[in-house]
Formats: sequence, structure tokens, C-alpha cells
Amino acid sequence: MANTAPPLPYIVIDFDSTFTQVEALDELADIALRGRPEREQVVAQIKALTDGGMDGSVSFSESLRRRIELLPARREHLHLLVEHLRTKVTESIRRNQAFFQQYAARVYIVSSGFREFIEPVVAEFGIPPEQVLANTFTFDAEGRITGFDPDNPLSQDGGKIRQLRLMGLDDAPVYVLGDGITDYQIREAGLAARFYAFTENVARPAVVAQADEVVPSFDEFLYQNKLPMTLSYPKNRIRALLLENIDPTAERLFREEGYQVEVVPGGLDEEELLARIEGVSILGIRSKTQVTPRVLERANRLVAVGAFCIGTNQIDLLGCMQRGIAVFNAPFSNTRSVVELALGEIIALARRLPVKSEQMHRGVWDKSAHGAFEIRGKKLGIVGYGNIGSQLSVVAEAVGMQVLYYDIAEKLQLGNATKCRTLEELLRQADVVTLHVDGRPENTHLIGAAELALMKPGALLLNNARGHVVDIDALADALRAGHLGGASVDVFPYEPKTNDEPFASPLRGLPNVLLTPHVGGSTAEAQRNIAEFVPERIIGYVNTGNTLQSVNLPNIQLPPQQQAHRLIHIHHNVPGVLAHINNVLAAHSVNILGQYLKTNEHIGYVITDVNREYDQEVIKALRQVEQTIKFRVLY
Ligand SMILES: NC(=O)C1=CN([C@@H]2O[C@H](COP(=O)(O)OP(=O)(O)OC[C@H]3O[C@@H](n4cnc5c(N)ncnc54)[C@H](O)[C@@H]3O)[C@@H](O)[C@H]2O)C=CC1
Ligand SMILES: O=C(O)CCC(=O)C(=O)O
Repeated sequence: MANTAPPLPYIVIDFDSTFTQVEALDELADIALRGRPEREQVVAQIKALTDGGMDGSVSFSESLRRRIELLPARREHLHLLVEHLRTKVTESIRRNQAFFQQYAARVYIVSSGFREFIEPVVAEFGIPPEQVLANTFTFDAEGRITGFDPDNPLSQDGGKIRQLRLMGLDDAPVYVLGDGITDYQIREAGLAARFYAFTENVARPAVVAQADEVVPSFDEFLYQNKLPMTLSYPKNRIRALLLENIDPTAERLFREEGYQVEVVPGGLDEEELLARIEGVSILGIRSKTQVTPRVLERANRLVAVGAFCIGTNQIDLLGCMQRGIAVFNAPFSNTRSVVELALGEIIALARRLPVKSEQMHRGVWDKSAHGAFEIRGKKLGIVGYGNIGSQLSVVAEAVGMQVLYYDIAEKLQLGNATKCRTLEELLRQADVVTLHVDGRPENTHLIGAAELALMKPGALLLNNARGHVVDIDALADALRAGHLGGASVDVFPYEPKTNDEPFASPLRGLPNVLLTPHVGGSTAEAQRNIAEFVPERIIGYVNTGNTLQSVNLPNIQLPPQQQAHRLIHIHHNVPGVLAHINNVLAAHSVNILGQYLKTNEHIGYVITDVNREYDQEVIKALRQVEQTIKFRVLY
């Protein structure tokens, strides 16, 4: 049969700021001027000339001539430069070293830089000297760089065009990859079929504007051209949308991973999120944004949701699960912050600080002990003895409180805390009741008029858990009636979407009531910890399939993936799917190196590590396995 495959293109790659992250002449100046007082000034002048030459605002030959005049470099500096440049090879180029080794015959480095430093750097990628087209330095007898060979076409304006003409690459299309205007000019002159603006290191607007394609990484170039690549998928295609003022650490970590990141300061309501969710792979939220079934319906590329908080009641967890979307939260990162806030609130209410402070602001000096008490020896009733409740138990005992707790699950009793068998038992005894239950729907109005009536006269109530847990009107009535001595509330049934929206509540203006805008976890420490914890989980899941600590997918902790391709399959949990997967693998003689399966009542999660060599048809067949929700290949 005739070979109908299109010929592999010639790939013409620029060196400075494309093959390497840096401009070599700038770096050479920096090396040559080490220890000299004029270093900073001269390097800045050279950099400005480099930029001018790259974006076209200074003619190239002029830029080169003036840079070399400024450069006090010698032959020995070139060795140092080469060592330095080897550490500065662009990440995605380095990652795809195997591609270069395999296809070196199709790759040309065409650069207005200098052969003396380019050749040794690209040699490690299998690119031979004859495929490096670049300038050459001239030296004096003492080894000082004095200039460059003026007859080399690459030292002249339009040099890359002339060089390409001389090369005569006309038996296959030429694709040019570079960051500068001179790279685009090859395409403009009709000597290349496509110009790819390479933006991993620098994005020059004038160059990007001319590009046939803008590629933020070499992975993207290979992916678009269906050429073999080291990664299974270019990371720059992963879009993260981060809402609700998530700490910037998260944005940084996702960007470092190579993802595109969009940051929105406030929350988004359902309609707003619907308008933005298409194409998003990773959604980062805090407690406000509702991830509803409608949002999931529209979320055509969603792989993971990060709850940058503890609570996940704002997310349709089941819906995510049934679509194979992993949800991760930060179960412990802000625990301590809530505990400290609760302790502060207990003391503040016991000393009636909201009343005292408000009077003082009005100019009223009311020095009296009326209604104020020490917390030492008082009974603290903790409802929900999970991570926060149990930690508060330890801290409250340390300041002399007697702790009672009630939890629907059997919990380890810490210190001298006393377990209550019913909520009623706790409410009847406690001087201070603090709520730390999770936000499951069944906890709606866990504390209503009847429960408030059970509380001791003058007792205090804290809600730092979720707004719907307390019937807020009933609480306002109990406070107005003077039955409770005070309350502290951080969470509300409805919370303003942004800082610009006013806050409305029946609790406003009531005496000895502390109101805070859902800031239990809002400390620098907690936010930073969360912004590290959640991205690490999500990136781990994307890269390896590890679901350990996912709140909705079956948790599998995977061994490191070695010399294998990993097939990740999420399916509806009905009998026979695993057998079907394995039949497909057997039918294509795929060698299985390891297989891991976990199911829950809704879905099954199977990871199969296989030998790297297999027929691509197997991938198509696995996608077609009945009951498949999501399938991806990782390597
Ligand atoms: N105000 C804020 O900024 C913050 C609020 N939170 C909220 O604090 C709450 C607790 O967080 P964690 O301790 O980390 O959760 P957790 O899941 O470790 O503990 C919750 C405990 O409540 C228990 N529970 C659930 N329903 C109950 C009920 N009806 N009666 C008695 N016990 C019940 C559970 O068995 C569990 O032990 C969550 O609602 C979370 O969303 C968490 C962090 C910050
Ligand atoms: O800080 C936030 O946005 C939410 C804190 C919270 O309620 C949680 O972690 O569950």
C-alpha cells in the first residue's frame, strides 16, 4: 500500500529565549562583567538592545553590532556561558529530549546567536553541528571577542530569510518555532509553511500577533502536530479557574505546573459560573460558590474541583462522582484557626465585650461586672467532635473549662472531656454551646426554637460551622427574649457574594452578639496551608491518578509509575466492567504491570499500568467499554 502519511516537517528552531530560557549575549555580558562596577548598567543596555532587535524596534544588524561593542567578553567566558546555558534549556524542550534524539535529522537551529555556545548545548539533544546555523565570533590574539563574521548571512538584516534560502529545504514543509520577529519573517518571506510563536519564556505581543499558532510549550507544538511527546497531554491545555480570593500560592503552584490560570476575586453565582465553566479543567472555590448539577452539566472538561476550605456541602459531590470529577478539600489546614477564633469568642461573650466595646465607641463609660464571668470551671458543650471540635476540647480544657461533647459518631474522648449521649443532655448542662458539625443537609436547623429553649438561661451559643445549622430567626428571638446571654455567629444561611454586597440578618443590632463574615478559617497561615495542600492533591491526581484524600472518588494510593503507561478508567459500578477492560487488554496482548481497583456504590476506579508498547487501537477499544465515565492515559 502506498505511504500516504504526510512528510515529517522540518522544524526550524530559534535558540535564544526559545531553545533556552535566556538570551545568551545578555548572560555572557553578565558573566564577563562579574565583579565590575559597570556590570548592572552594561547588562541593562545589552538587554534593551536584545529586546529591540527581537521585537523589531531596532534593526537586527544594528542591535547585534552595538551589543558586541558593549560586550567585554573573552574566549574563556564562553566555557562558563555554555555550562550556564545547559542549566537554562527550556523546560518543555528538555522534557522532550527523546523527541530530538529520535528526529534530530529534521531539526535545524537557525539563530542569530553564536555557534560557539549553541553547538555544545544542542549537541546533547542529538542535533549535529551541520544543523546549527548561527554567527561566529572573531577574537584578537589575547582571546578577546572583537566582533563577528560580517559575511555570515545571519549577522545581517533579513539574515534568517537568506539562511533558509541557502538551506533549500523544499522536500517537506518547514515549521518555524521562535520568539522573535526575525523568526516570523521566514514565514512572511514564504520560506516556511507555519510560524509558531513560542511563548514559554517570553511572549512578545508584536510576534504573537503574527503567529499561525501560539505555543506556550514544546509539548503543545508536538501535540498539535501529532508528534511523539514525553507527556500524555500538554499541561498548558489545562485551565484552572480560581474563585473567592484563594491565596495566590495556589495560582503560583498551578502556573509552575504549566497550567493556564484565571483568577476571579469574589464568588460567582450559578449563572455567572455557567458562563465561565466551559473548557475549565480545574475549578477552585471556597465555601460560597455552589457547584450545582446545572454547572456540572455545562462543565465539559472538568477534571477536578478544589474546595479551598474544609466544607464541601456547596458542591454536588454525587454529581461530580457520577461524571468522574474528583473533589479535594483541605480537611485540616484551617482547623486551628477556627479553634482559636472560638476560644476568643467564648471569652469575648463571657465578658460581654460586644456590648462594652459598642458603648465605648458611643462615648459611654459603663464600668460594671454585670453579666461578666470567667470561663474557668464553666461547661463548654461541643456539638460535633470532629477535627475542630476535638481540638477545641483540648484547648478549652487547658484554660480550665469542663468539656462536654456530643457527636453522632463514636469519637475518641480526649483529656477529661465527657461524652453526652444526646444533644439534649448537652444543651441542658452547657454554659457555652459551640457547633462544629459538618454541613450535611440533615443538619439543617439542628438548633431551632426547641433546642434553644433547652439551653440554660444566660448560656452562650457559637456557630462557626454552617449557616443552615441554626434557625437564625429562632436564635434572634431567644436573644431578644433574654433567654440566651449572647451569641457569636460566623456563618449564615445566606452570605453576601462579594465584599460589596451588604449583609442582612435578624441578628444585626442585638446586644452581646458577635457577628463575623465567615472568617473562621481566614488567617494568613490557614490560607497559605490550604493553597499548598489542595493544588498538591489536584496536581497529583492529574499526573498520577492518585485519589488519596479525594472526598468523592474511591481513594486509591498508587505506587510510583515506572516505565509504564497508566490507563485510568472511571466507570459506573455495574458487574462485568473490570472483566471487559481486561478482555480488551488481553485481546490486544497488552502486558499488565499492575492493576488497582476500588469501587463504591456508584462508581468503580481502575488503574492499570501497562508496558509502553501497545497498539493504539487498544485505547479506542477501552474508551468504548460500556459504562465508561472517563478514561485517560498517563505517561
Ligand atoms: N467558619 C469557618 O470559616 C469554618 C467552618 N468550618 C466548618 O466547621 C465544621 C466542622 O469542621 P471539621 O471539624 O473539620 O469537620 P469534621 O468532619 O472533622 O467533624 C464534624 C463532626 O460533626 C459530627 N456530626 C455531624 N452531624 C452531627 C450532628 N447532627 N450531631 C452531632 N455531631 C454531628 C460528625 O460525626 C463529625 O465528627 C464544618 O461544617 C466546616 O465546614 C470549617 C472551617 C472553617
Ligand atoms: O474560608 C472559607 O472560605 C471557608 C471556610 C470554611 O467554612 C471551611 O473551611 O469549611
